[in-house]
Amino acid sequence: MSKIVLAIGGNAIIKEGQKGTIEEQQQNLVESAGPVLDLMEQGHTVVITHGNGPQVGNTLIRGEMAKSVIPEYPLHVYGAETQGNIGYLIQQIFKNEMVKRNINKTIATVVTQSVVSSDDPAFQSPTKPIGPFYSEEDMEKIVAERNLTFVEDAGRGYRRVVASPKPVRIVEKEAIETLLNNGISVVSTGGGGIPVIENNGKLEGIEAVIDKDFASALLAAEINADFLFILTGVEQVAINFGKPNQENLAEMTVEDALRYMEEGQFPKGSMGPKIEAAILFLQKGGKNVIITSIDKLQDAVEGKTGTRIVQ
Ligand SMILES: Nc1ncnc2c1ncn2[C@@H]1O[C@H](COP(=O)(O)OP(=O)(O)O)[C@@H](O)[C@H]1O
Ligand SMILES: NC(=O)OP(=O)(O)O
Repeated sequence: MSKIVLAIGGNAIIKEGQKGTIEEQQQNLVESAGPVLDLMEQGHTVVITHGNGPQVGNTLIRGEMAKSVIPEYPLHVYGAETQGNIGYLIQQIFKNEMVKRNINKTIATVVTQSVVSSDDPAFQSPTKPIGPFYSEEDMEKIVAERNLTFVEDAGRGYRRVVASPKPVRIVEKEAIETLLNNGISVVSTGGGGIPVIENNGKLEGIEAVIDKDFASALLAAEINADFLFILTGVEQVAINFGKPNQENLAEMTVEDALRYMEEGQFPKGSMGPKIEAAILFLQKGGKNVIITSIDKLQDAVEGKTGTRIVQ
């Protein structure tokens, strides 16, 4: 049986066009639970990591709008809030589905910190899209009033961006491994982990949102996972994505991936980080990394679909 890390995109939990109500997120998670429970039923050890881009941006706005009555919190605390919030939804929905299917397993969320370097150049240039999508007109109104940075996000509208340093260490790695070794399925490293720096040996939260694909790759390598599945909105990675000559790829070497990246085939705010994360996993000794959609997970485990990135 295999140890499998499943990285679920934040945009799978709040889908395009949805506002992000709890009911919407619950429904999306019910849909995601089936294929993951299939793997648990087959005896695989499963770690679920998840994005938090939409949720952490919404939490930030909530804090900003309420600041005349209650204190605002730093972004890393909002990151922690989203781990608790999303972890709770996953635990409850998965447990309910397990009971229905007679799967006798426990699932638990680990609040996870990811160490980043305070010198990471990412602190000087924000790239991570968070929160809702805005029209160009609405975005321009906000920019005229406030010193915020936005980017166009993969043809879906404009989103606010924040710094996204690279994770270098998962603080709670031992806790995660202990749970896994005791047969408990784990939700961890949500939103890439809460960003912290080490200052004279002490951990301190820092204003950023880490890319969950990089953090998932790091976690997967650190716990010696057999498989890393990066689950997103497409069954396969493509070149010429969205164009009449789109070509879906079943396999891609690191060399090809780097060349396609140079050609601009994988945008920075969407597919780019997933490809880089896949490469990171392989560079750290990982063997199997596949990008696919959650509904195709079982087929991808059986090698029938998805895009496998290889050395
Ligand atoms: N070359 C490509 N091949 C496949 N999908 C691509 C490509 N370039 C951009 N995309 C888009 O990127 C999306 C994945 O990025 P995103 O939605 O930001 O990730 P997440 O699932 O982690 O929220 C895909 O669903 C697809 O719409
Ligand atoms: N933190 C993070 O990478 O979230 P998304 O997957 O939602 O962008």
